[in-house]
Amino acid sequence: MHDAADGNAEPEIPKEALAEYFGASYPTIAQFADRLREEGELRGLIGPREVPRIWDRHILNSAAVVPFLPERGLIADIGSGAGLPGVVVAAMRPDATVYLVEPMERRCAWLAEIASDLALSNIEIKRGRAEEYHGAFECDAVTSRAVAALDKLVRLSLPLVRPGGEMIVLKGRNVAREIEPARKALRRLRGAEPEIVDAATIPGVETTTVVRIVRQTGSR
Ligand SMILES: C[S@@+](CC[C@H](N)C(=O)[O-])C[C@H]1O[C@@H](n2cnc3c(N)ncnc32)[C@H](O)[C@@H]1O
Repeated sequence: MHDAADGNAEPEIPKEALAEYFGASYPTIAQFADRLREEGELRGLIGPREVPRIWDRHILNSAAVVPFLPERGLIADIGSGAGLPGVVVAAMRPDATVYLVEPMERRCAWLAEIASDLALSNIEIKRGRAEEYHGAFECDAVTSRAVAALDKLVRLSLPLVRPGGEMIVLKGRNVAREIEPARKALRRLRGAEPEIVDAATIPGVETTTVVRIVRQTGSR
């Protein structure tokens, strides 16, 4: 499917395949994709090269975290930016509450607009840096994508995860080399051994690396 000569065109993913994959959430997700395509570059949310690649590089890449998330409960997406993966998660997990944690005012305004226009009433926007919310709430799962190296992400995310919950990170293929530098923070914050998963979505669309780190219960 990735056969575009310049490597930057949208692979042709049949609408039917998308509709089948996303099920009931497809109309909402398609609206989100349209809004990102129409306004994303103008509003400084995505680069111009990303505009033709909204589905495979952004929406489906984000959707790869969803099978690892609980159906209900509290999920936080830190550094949501344009709403990736947070908005996709909220659409696909309608029975969960999804906090979008984002420090930039302009991005929070976009996220609020999208949540309202797409009638995603399970979204709550938390403006600020993740570390400002340490001690304020604990979630069943904390997601992130393109926010920081794993060491920093562990320090930002694990304090927001309840014991027994997990942080779930979308990463590049070379994430294994980020694990050693994160060991000290993992020990201090009771993070279990990271599990690296090759997560697939629609057949023919590139797989995504997902890192799962459970916050262990009890004291060390
Ligand atoms: C490169 S963007 C990625 C946005 C989105 N997750 C995506 O994949 O398109 C990184 C985002 O993380 C946010 N960010 C940076 N430091 C943060 C922190 N300490 N806590 C929460 N968000 C942070 C930035 O404002 C920015 O929106």
